[in-house]
Amino acid sequence: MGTETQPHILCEDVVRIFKGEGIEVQALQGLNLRVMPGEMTAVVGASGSGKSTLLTILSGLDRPTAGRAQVAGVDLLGLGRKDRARYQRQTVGFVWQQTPRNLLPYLTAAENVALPMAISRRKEQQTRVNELLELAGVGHCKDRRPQEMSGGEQQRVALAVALSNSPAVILADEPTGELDEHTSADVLGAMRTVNEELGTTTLIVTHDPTVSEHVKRTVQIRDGRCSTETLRRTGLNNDGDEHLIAEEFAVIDRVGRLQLPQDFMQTLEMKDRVRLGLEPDHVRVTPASSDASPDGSTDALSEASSKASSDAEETR
Ligand SMILES: Nc1ncnc2c1ncn2[C@@H]1O[C@H](COP(=O)(O)OP(=O)(O)OP(=O)(O)O)[C@@H](O)[C@H]1O
Repeated sequence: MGTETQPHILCEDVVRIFKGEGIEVQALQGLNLRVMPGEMTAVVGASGSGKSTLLTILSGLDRPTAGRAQVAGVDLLGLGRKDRARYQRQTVGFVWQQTPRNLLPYLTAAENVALPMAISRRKEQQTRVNELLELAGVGHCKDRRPQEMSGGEQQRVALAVALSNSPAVILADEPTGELDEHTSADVLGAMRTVNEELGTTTLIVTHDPTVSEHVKRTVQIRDGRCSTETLRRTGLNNDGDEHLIAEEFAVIDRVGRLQLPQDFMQTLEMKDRVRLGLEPDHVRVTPASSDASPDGSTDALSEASSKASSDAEETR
């Protein structure tokens, strides 16, 4: 298989448990995620769902308790100190929520972008610095220091800095967390331009609901796992006009586990166990308390499932 078909971000059954003072928090509970090269994906989820934990692992600052995590072919579990520094300098670029974490206050925008290239002993290329600032829409800020720029401009310069060593992947943690809606749209728009022009794989962790207007794929984390995904594409309506189609999917992992939405479970009072039935083109999930008798004798549901197993037998 060629490397181009490999995901740029691969998480398989990633678990992260924090232990302290007699309590154990399972921040990630077997999270699975694949992001292909060139994709721009947002990870959203309620507070405490595990978004930051995931990003900290992907950025090489923390290790999973169990599972597999790879970025651009780099195995994050087996990274030594030297390799980790190289990974953080060359393989991934970061945009953090807090500007001081992104930019040095006493350097101009151009100097901030040039710095990672200099540290990597990459020949400093003034043209590249200018190109990246232009691409991020902040060419006019080139000679300004962070305090002479707006919050949105600072984040767009941070994006140019993140790109300076041509990383395979950009990881952004709440990049619009401290911005108003209009400025957020500018920053997300710049991230989309970069993704389209340079093809850099981009993962944005955010609370920002407007992110959905800028990405084709949104992954929702719930209780430390990817639970649903929304994919967006443009389609044509009956009049031939283009419109946006958004479809929500439940995420199913390699061994067939999926999370049912909480509201479905509450509405149908599903808990502890459910009945599954294989239909020709779908799987039926019914509350254990419905229809069928508990001994699973001759009712419609057990007939359907025994038919499903005999169908499965035939195809073996
Ligand atoms: N270092 C830590 N020690 C103990 N528990 C932690 C630690 N880091 C995170 N947690 C716990 O892990 C869970 C997931 O936290 P995480 O910060 O990843 O969530 P989040 O989705 O990023 O939340 P938010 O959107 O509020 O930042 C939470 O219950 C949190 O309290």
